[in-house]
Amino acid sequence: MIRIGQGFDVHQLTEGRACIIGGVAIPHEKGLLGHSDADVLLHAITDAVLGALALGDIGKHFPDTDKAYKDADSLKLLKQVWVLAKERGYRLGNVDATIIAQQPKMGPHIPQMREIIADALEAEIDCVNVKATTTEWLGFVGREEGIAAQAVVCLQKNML
Ligand SMILES: Nc1ccn([C@@H]2O[C@H](COP(=O)(O)O)[C@@H](O)[C@H]2O)c(=O)n1
Ligand SMILES: C[C@@]1(CO)OP(=O)(O)OP(=O)(O)OC[C@H]1O
Repeated sequence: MIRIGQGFDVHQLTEGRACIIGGVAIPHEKGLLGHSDADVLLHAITDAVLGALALGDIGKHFPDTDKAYKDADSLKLLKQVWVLAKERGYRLGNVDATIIAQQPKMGPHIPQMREIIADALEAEIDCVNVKATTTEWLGFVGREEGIAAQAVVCLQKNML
């Protein structure tokens, strides 16, 4: 059996915050604003896993009104959601994700992001693809006001 999910997230870029994307702290003059660590890529992947499981979204499981998730490590949130997939008998088929950012350059950090995501989803690294694109200076991404990410996840399980 195969289930597909998709996720999309946006966080504002602001001074005085860390720029954590895909579990990697990226050196940059601005960082991402959020209730949690605002890891826009891991949030999109978390939503894609939840979507494949028909279990709602990240805000339903980890409300931004709950102090427990203030400055939360988004990798821990993804790992908690992955437990829900495993409990239902799923393993990762593959994940494909795109970071939409004018700056900073993601390319040098993508190998480490893939390792972190593959570890969280207990999969081989060749099941995890991360891409990046600018918006050619257009829109809020192009003005460097925010960063977006989208992800598609395929989950698989063997049926008797
Ligand atoms: N934040 C980003 C954006 C893009 N890249 C890499 O640059 C390539 C060209 O981007 P365009 O938006 O001009 O198509 C893209 O394919 C990525 O490899 C990046 O590393 N970081
Ligand atoms: C992760 C949560 C919880 O800390 O907060 P944010 O960092 O604001 O992120 P968002 O993408 O709005 O998702 C849901 C939230 O409930």
